[in-house]
Amino acid sequence: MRMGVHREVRETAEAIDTMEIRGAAAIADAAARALRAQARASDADSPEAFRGELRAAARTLFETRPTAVSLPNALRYVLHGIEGATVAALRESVEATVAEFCVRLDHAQADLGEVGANRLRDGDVVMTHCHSTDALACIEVAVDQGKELAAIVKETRPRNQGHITAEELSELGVPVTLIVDSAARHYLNDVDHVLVGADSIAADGSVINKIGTSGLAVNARDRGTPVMVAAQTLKLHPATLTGHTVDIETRDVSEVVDRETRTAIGDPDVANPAFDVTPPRYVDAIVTERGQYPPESVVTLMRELFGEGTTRPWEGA
Ligand SMILES: O=P(O)(O)OC[C@H]1O[C@H](OP(=O)(O)O)[C@H](O)[C@@H]1O
Repeated sequence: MRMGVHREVRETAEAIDTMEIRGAAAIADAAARALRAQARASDADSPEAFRGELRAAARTLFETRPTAVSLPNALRYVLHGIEGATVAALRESVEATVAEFCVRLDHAQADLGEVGANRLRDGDVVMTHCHSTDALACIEVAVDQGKELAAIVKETRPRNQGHITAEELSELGVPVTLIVDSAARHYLNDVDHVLVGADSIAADGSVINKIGTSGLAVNARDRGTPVMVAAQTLKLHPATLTGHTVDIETRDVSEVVDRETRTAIGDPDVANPAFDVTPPRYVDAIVTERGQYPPESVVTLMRELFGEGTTRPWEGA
């Protein structure tokens, strides 16, 4: 009997779905490791059966959250990177490919941090939205370079990932002022950079990131505050090269208001989109491990990395 999708894959998918594992880079890392767990546990008796198991595992992981393209990009990297004529050779190839992927992920973030840190000067105040390890890497390198920074951190309703950012910046020794999301414009005059991450970058340079990013970027432009997006190339969305749009995840309304409160206030409709799209004209720079790009020229990098587009991760694998 075929083994099917391994328990660790299902648990990882569940953890991504419930956002116990969250953040585009962390999701990619967890998905690659889950494919490795599938490969390690496989009792497939033929290379085709082995590949079939990996494809099924990839689908299970893919179906969790739709917006962060790092997830399909990670799955594609592993599924299309493996080779071997026997199950044993394929299994070894998965080990090597996942190890290589995880190292590349770490290096990309570190290299991106160096680029982003060059944009930050001693004494700068940075405003953040949500929690992005790519964005924090820029601040960490700047702090290591001896620059003194301060941060205004938006709490980022409904899930308050700004609290994680506040904690991690405090650990870096960066003084933090935590604000409610609606106070952002009030503080923009005191801010030298808006610094955010990304879940996906589209071919036209649009940035798909946590809901509230686009309003923040528009306000920043109005105040003349530069907006910097820290996004390693794993966040480039290849399907947008061929006209596809990025799905915006809608999450459960219970994240916004609990049942009891909702009933008490007359049971209104509640909406909870998790991401929004910031048009390229509101973004000053996209900082990647390959250097910084004006959003309009990110498409050249995308073509270089992906050609004219890609299929879904398991197709042709
Ligand atoms: O890859 P890193 O930079 O860590 O995170 C990138 C983005 O992922 C997060 O989404 P969520 O919290 O998973 O919904 C935020 O939108 C953040 O900007």
